[in-house]
Amino acid sequence: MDIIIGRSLDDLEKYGLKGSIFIGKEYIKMENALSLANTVYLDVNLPHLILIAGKRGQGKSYTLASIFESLSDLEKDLLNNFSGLIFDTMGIFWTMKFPNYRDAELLEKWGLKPKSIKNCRIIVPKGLLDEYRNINIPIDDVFQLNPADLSGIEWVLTFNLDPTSNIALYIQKIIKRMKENNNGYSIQDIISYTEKLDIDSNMKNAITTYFENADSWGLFSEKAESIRNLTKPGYINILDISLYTAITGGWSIKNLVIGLISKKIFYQRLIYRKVEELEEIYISKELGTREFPLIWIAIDEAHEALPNDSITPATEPLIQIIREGRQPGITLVLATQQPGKMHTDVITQSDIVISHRVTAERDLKSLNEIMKNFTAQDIDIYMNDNLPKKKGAALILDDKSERIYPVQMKPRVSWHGGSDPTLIRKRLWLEG
Ligand SMILES: Nc1ncnc2c1ncn2[C@@H]1O[C@H](COP(=O)(O)OP(=O)(O)OP(=O)(O)O)[C@@H](O)[C@H]1O
Repeated sequence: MDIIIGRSLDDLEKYGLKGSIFIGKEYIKMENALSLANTVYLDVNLPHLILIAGKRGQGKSYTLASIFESLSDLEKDLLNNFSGLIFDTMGIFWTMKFPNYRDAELLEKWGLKPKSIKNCRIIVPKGLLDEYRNINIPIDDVFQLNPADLSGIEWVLTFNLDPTSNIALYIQKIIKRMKENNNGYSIQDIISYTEKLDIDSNMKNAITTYFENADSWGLFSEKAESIRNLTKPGYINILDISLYTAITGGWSIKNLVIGLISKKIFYQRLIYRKVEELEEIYISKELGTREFPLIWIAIDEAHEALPNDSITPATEPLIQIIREGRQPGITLVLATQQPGKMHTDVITQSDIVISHRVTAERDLKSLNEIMKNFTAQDIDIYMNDNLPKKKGAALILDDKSERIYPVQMKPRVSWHGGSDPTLIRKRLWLEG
């Protein structure tokens, strides 16, 4: 029997398999042997909060990409109303553009074929375009952020400053004045304004240095376009921000990008949800393509954006989506090696958890927190009993059915960009 994770029995009767994607196969135990049986699908009709956990190398980036591959293959009428946005903090998802010849044999066993994902777009920060071109990855578009969209506190968090320090208080005051006195402004405008202030010269230098640094990130322009460019319907939009890893405070910059864009998406969807509801009320109106698509946002290494012991520029926008994103129709897929480090809201609010193997005490503890809603057994004991020690094997905890499913996640049809580099360089898959 087919399993659809995240779908109620009512919806199963109404829609059958429509609006679901293939994600794997269930393990069943017979006479102490594990074998693959039922096909496992994931509901994509409703918004969800999905947590993908697993220690290094167990397959969480692979699973995340595999889910988005299946999303890219939705039927046309659903695809036109959908947009995927992956914040690629590690620079590993651009390989979706290439077929996974490496796993051709495995794919064949699953009735699948290596395939490139035609409807995915790689988008990079405009100011880093040359750097990305130098490493030869295929690029479809560029993006920028508008400095006037940032609040004082967002700048402070991005610069990793203590919000109660003198410099942080000055920066917040400056941004407040900039907003009061201007419709839009560039980073250079912030610097010019600061230079004219009658304040201690050391403080002035420190502030202008922070903003000069920000200007060098190639991220900001007062002419930045709207986020529509990042939420193209029918596409998996991959925002590669991995090159910030090389800059000091790189995670703060990445988190700023995640936070600002997520916030904008949330407000756009709130507005368009009202438009859609009006369309649904007036039965004379045709329910065509949405003006702004339903969005699936994915973040790998999500404990960096949403940690449980500090605030980042992404914290507030992501918490808002976690708590209120259902209504405007935003799904969040968060992958992490360290669920024990994630903000507790993720642990308490996730309606679907895909857990590959974890071993660290703290991570087991937070997953057990979720497990206790399903069974009295500990997650590691349950895993040892019901899952083989194989990459891509995971327990799926489904809040809708209140059940746990041991699953082998499907292999990827497009090339996996996050695999470990080996010292022996050989295309073993060509040697048959
Ligand atoms: N469902 C799967 N089917 C087949 N192989 C898989 C599957 N999932 C993962 N693998 C294999 O496991 C390897 C590691 O997966 P992946 O890179 O996603 O690990 P990870 O948990 O994200 O690790 P890291 O934390 O280091 O990023 C992949 O290169 C792939 O070979």
